[in-house]
Amino acid sequence: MSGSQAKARFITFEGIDGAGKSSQIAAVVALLEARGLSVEQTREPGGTALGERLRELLLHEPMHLETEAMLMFAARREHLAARILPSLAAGRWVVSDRFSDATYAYQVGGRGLDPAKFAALEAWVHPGFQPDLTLVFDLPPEVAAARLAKGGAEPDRFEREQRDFFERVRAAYLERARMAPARIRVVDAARAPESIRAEVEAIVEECCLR
Ligand SMILES: Nc1ncnc2c1ncn2[C@@H]1O[C@H](COP(=O)(O)OP(=O)(O)OP(=O)(O)O)[C@@H](O)[C@H]1O
Ligand SMILES: Cc1cn([C@H]2C[C@H](O)[C@@H](COP(=O)(O)O)O2)c(=O)[nH]c1=O
Repeated sequence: MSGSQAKARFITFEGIDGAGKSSQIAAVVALLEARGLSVEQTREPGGTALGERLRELLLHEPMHLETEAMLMFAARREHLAARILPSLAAGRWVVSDRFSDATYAYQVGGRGLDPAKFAALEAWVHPGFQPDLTLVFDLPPEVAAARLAKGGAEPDRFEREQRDFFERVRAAYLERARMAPARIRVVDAARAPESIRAEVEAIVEECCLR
């Protein structure tokens, strides 16, 4: 299908910290642009000037679990209003590093937020709206931690969490994928980058470009 014919889609990438989303996101953006499509690459928390300020707080300031969940959704509300929805309406594809599945995985799974409170926030902020495709990068937390340690960057508040936290986050992502199998595709992210890239491109092709 040529770029001008394809309806603009919203594609999200998810996974525990260090799963290897970043370079694969760049590859998908390049694939879409090579097809003549206009693409917005963005991230959560963040994606807008206000969202990036909230990101600084979320990644570095200690806070109550429910404050954390509500700030994630506050940043998301702004992101949807100022960027995601206008882009899609204008025919621009949106590729985001994380969206609400991350709140389910990290705040509900990792931290123990009441799932009913998550569902209420999700229904308030984006009723009936979900990504067209979500790729969950799945791998053992010890493999992800080793990758991050090798990178050498100063860890943020989430990256400093222990292995059992990331085991719960991982399990919550897999649970969420079982709840929405048509939207969420689980990718084995413990493999070499080229092999992951080939699978990711095939999934995007099948989902959104035929
Ligand atoms: N398939 C891979 N095999 C080995 N190392 C990888 C692979 N993919 C990425 N890496 C390396 O792992 C580190 C983390 O990768 P990356 O930043 O892409 O992860 P991420 O999912 O975006 O992480 P975060 O959510 O913490 O931002 C980087 O140093 C990257 O070079
Ligand atoms: C959207 C969202 C994010 N998080 C966490 C997950 C990561 O640890 C950080 C974001 O950092 P990244 O390098 O961009 O992956 O925020 C979260 O806990 N809940 C969320 O909804």
